[in-house]
Amino acid sequence: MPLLLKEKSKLDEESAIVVNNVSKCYRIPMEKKRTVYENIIGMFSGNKSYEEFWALKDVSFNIKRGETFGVIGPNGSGKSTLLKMLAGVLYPDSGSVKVNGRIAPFLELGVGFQYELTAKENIYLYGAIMGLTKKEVDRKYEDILDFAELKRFENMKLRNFSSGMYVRLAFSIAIQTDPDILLLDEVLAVGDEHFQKKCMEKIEDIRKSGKTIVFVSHSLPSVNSLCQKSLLLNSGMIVAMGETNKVIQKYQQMANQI
Ligand SMILES: Nc1ncnc2c1ncn2[C@@H]1O[C@H](COP(=O)(O)OP(=O)(O)OP(=O)(O)O)[C@@H](O)[C@H]1O
Repeated sequence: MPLLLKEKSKLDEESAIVVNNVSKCYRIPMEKKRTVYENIIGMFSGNKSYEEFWALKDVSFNIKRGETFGVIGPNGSGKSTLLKMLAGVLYPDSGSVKVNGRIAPFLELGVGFQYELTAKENIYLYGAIMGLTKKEVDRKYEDILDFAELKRFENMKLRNFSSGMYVRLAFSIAIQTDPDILLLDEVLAVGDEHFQKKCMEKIEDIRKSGKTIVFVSHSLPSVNSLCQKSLLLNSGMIVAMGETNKVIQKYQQMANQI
């Protein structure tokens, strides 16, 4: 879960995020080998070919300050790629992403944390990356551990955390750093029911406080209850965008056609 500090860009005051004609291409290694011999030789030859895969194609949208914006779509449609681009973890091959304000991404599991460091060390590390002073992290430290319910484990290395503990810590850090924009990718996917409920309540509080939230989820009821506007991705392209209930309807129609 990398936490990045973004410079204020020259956007109109109303906009939190402006994405213009963004495309992202991944290079996928292609090796057509039929025999064990060819496979073994291939390991050493370095003679690889690549296929281009466009994870996002010409995506444009605008998120206003204070909006809670949903991103939905089937597996592999490009949602996480888009969020990583908003976070500055990935760069588009073409187009532009502009972000107005301090952004705290809560990205997919495994992104950003240092497994060989303890929970405590990771909290201080990310506080620093978010531009907080040590004193500020000191002040927030107990709240982070309290919300995550991980006080007992503060000195444990992250490599010994369960995926649920990891998510709780990541989410707790993201919200306690008081960002202008919160990026949430599948925050509800791993935590247990108790923590999911707590997360939803917290997200609702943050929404009410006027912060901008980008919420990626497969939970359509959660997207519906939180987000005024949403966008539906399919094969890296925007299929629908606008009022969340209409976008969800479109998604359901699309799923029924498959
Ligand atoms: N580093 C990478 N290299 C190659 N292909 C990638 C890479 N990261 C993602 N992809 C591909 O890009 C496509 C979009 O992936 P992405 O993770 O953005 O989808 P998603 O909508 O978030 O999916 P899910 O709902 O399963 O989380 C997928 O086909 C994925 O395999």
